[in-house]
Amino acid sequence: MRKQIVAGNWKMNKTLTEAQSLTSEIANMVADEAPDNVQVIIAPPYPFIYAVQNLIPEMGQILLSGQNCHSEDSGAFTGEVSASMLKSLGAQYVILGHSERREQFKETDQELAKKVDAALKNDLKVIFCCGEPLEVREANEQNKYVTQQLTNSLFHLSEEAFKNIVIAYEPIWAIGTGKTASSAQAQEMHETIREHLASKFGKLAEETSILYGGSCKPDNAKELFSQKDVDGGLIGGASLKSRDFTDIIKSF
Ligand SMILES: O=C(CO)COP(=O)(O)O
Repeated sequence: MRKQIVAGNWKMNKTLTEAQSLTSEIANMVADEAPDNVQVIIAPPYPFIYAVQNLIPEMGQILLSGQNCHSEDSGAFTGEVSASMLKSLGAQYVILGHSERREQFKETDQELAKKVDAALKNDLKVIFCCGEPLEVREANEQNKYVTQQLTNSLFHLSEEAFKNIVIAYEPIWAIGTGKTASSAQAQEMHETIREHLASKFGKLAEETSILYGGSCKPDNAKELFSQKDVDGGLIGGASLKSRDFTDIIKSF
């Protein structure tokens, strides 16, 4: 049985006190309302990870994630944060390869492969993002584009290492735009991703959680999550509101 996951990517939002309030609200709502079998993950900005850690219950239904990390453990990289630092703050996951990192910070597939290695070496699980821009979708080249991203950054891993990878498919044209991929478009791509992963990692692909991201909201989550190969969501805007985020968690 694949793990069902709803992860909230807070991006560069909130002050410390706002982050603490949001975490407490989510913790209370999840305790009261969320189905036990859904793994909830929140990814606050780096400076808040440690401060919100003691606001989530120890049972582990809510886990913490970084939004990025550097590929080196330490050194002269002003402004950067390493996987070992995230681990020491209490994070269990890190998001890598988000399209905002790829586009704005020019992260390449090759660099992401190194970041994946750094995260796994430090016992972090990885939420690895992939997804095509609008012009690629319009040219109907999305399957080739996304599978190539996966090959380039993940196919060097051993099967043992790959067990720690969660995939997030985030079509760039759907992120923060209010445009969602239709459930059929999401299912088609998730199936393509799973088949591609199976070509390298065999049966493990059946165990890999593949999340959908891109304008996932309370009113479309149920339809998206009901698709055979959609195992949850990576949520941006709606993860900043405890009510919306919890309603998405309840959509399985
Ligand atoms: O980028 C996303 C999550 O990582 C999706 O963002 P939105 O849910 O705001 O579209």
